[in-house]
Amino acid sequence: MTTTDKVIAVDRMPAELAPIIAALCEVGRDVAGIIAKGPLAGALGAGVGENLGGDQQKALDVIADDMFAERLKSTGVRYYASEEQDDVVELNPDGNYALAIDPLDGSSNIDVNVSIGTIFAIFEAADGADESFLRTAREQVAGGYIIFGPSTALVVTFGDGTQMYTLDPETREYVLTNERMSIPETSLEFAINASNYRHWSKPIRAYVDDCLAGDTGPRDRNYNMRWVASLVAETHRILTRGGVFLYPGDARPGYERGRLRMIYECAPIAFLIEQANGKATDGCDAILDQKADTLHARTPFVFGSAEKVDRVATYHDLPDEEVSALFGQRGLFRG
Ligand SMILES: O=P(O)(O)OC[C@H]1O[C@](O)(COP(=O)(O)O)[C@@H](O)[C@@H]1O
Ligand SMILES: [Mg+2]
Ligand SMILES: [Mg+2]
Repeated sequence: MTTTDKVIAVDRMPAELAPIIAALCEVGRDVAGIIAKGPLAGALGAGVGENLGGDQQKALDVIADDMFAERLKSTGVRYYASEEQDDVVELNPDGNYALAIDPLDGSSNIDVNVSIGTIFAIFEAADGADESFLRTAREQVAGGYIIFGPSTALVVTFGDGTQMYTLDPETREYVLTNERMSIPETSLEFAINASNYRHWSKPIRAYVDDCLAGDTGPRDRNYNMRWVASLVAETHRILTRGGVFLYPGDARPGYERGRLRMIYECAPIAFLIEQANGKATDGCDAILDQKADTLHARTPFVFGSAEKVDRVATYHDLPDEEVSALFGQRGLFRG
């Protein structure tokens, strides 16, 4: 049995990618161990700098980035693009793959013992570093995340369904626990950071107004709202029990295209969601049909149950009088 076999059963993934996934799983296991120690591991949530995107870097952001980059050097990853580094780094000049990573997603939750994660997208390496990543998101050969929560799990797709592997803390192996995830259609949950309400566009306000109006509004049923502020945790909930997530663009300076990054956040999550029968858009158009024009480019992001994501898009098509109307007068969706 090779080291790779001990980390994760490899029979379900393309052979060339298996060593990369095994490396991600190994580091994920180590990062999970650090997170589980909480304050015993030091000040993991302490601010240590700022990344190119203007986000504050926490100690664990940098630790996780260093660990992934170091371990991936001995795999087929040629180009490594990280949220925590301004430019692409060449890891293995002989490698055939390009890997983009958000080493630690949900950094604001490090100190409060709430689920966080690592998100990754893998492409075949192109001729140059930037060219390997600035391409249509549908060209990913794998996308996934590792969630560090009450349990640690890898959720991954290679384009044939979305699989979940759960880390068994006793054997230290990732065990297949869901071979084909499918987003339930029936959830009545939506997720959005409602503190930004006043900055949203009219269609987003109208959509949320109608959810909030519950059975007194045009949707005629009551909804529940969730906001963890960890994209990985929100994705895991939606893959498990349905719902919709929105991080739209808004009127705050720098947030015209929302907050989330196309290449290492939205593209891989969109791949997982589509492979689990859901949809992922920028509010209107599929994320997987788009490409970033810079490494750290942002995009508005809406994903979840297909019917809910489609509904968000219809609000963008409504005439201005309709989206501006109080929900009581908004006629198109009643009944
Ligand atoms: O604090 P806000 O604006 O609600 O943003 C929360 C979002 O920001 C993120 O934390 C951004 O990711 P990072 O923690 O990797 O920077 C997402 O996980 C989450 O969905
Ligand atoms: Mg993130
Ligand atoms: Mg991050």
